[in-house]
Amino acid sequence: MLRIYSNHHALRSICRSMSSLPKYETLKLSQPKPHVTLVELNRPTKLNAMNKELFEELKTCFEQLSIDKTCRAVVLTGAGKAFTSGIDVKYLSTVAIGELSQIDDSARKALHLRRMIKRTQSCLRAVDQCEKPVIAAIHGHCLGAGVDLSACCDIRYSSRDTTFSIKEVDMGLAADVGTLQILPKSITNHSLFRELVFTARSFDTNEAQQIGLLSRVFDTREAVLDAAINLASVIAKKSPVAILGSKIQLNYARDHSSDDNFNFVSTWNSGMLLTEDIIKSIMASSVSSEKSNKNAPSEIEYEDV
Ligand SMILES: CCC/C=C/C=C/C(=O)SCCNC(=O)CCNC(=O)[C@H](O)C(C)(C)COP(=O)(O)OP(=O)(O)OC[C@H]1O[C@@H](n2cnc3c(N)ncnc32)[C@H](O)[C@@H]1OP(=O)(O)O
Repeated sequence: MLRIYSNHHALRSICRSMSSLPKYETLKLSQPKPHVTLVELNRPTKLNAMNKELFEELKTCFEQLSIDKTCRAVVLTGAGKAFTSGIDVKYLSTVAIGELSQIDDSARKALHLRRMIKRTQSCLRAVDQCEKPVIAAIHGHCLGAGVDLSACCDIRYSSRDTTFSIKEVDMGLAADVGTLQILPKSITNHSLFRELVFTARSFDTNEAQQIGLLSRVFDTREAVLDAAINLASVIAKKSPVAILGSKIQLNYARDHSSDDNFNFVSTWNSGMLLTEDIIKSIMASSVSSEKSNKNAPSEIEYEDV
């Protein structure tokens, strides 16, 4: 039976946000709309610089949101003046100077670093691999590992004031946790992208849009956050089976050949087309086409996944 989204349902979701959302030291979670989780990087006095704890909490948080049945879309933002100023330089020097200096053998030093890089990659990839769409709401600064983090998001919105930099070359390293691994498959202007990578220079939202990093730019931080939350809410009202399947297909297609993609979707959809969501969606479309405003489909209460 087709049920219209009830106030009772919305109230239940909001109540949940006040009581049972997980608590973190460096992240803050809230639920601004039903089925939408807002994740804020929460080290505002350090411009949300990413230390070991923040990386680890991102992994825990996004792995949890991926299987949280009540969450259907996520907005990722930064508390305070910036999205993030990148890796915490004190953490980087703790690894580079502190931990490595305790190890004598070069091979063991290399293995230690390799494990640390792979672990950090897995923390940011938890965002990419989260089964729910993640929208980055960027403002202020988005530097170094901040660009890697935004690369792991599905959609990027920004306020006009943001300064970006793929800063790794100026730290003496090649970016290794997302920017150079994911973005080359989605950006649209490789010449400008390579210029930004090789020079590490700052760039603004105009150039970020030129390379295809951003889909929309807003005048203020409030506007970008509002727009991201509203977009997440639109997504959260769609069939969760269709949205989850679409994200998994998009990520798979990014990483595989066309033959593999067609093969994968036929197997995936042979199970997923059995969903009751299809009947509900068709019924809602026919109800809305009978109404005068054909662009306003009824809101359907889909079961959580
Ligand atoms: C395997 C993993 C490999 C990953 C590699 C990743 C590489 C990168 O991320 S490279 C980018 C690293 N980030 C930076 O180099 C940025 C450093 N910060 C700045 O240049 C300035 O803070 C900035 C221009 C962003 C803003 O300047 P503003 O004057 O507006 O603010 P500040 O007074 O400088 O900052 C306020 C406090 O925040 C602390 N802080 C800012 N960014 C970082 C950071 N990245 N790491 C550690 N701490 C940071 C800053 O020290 C101030 O703290 P306090 O002095 O205690 O008030």
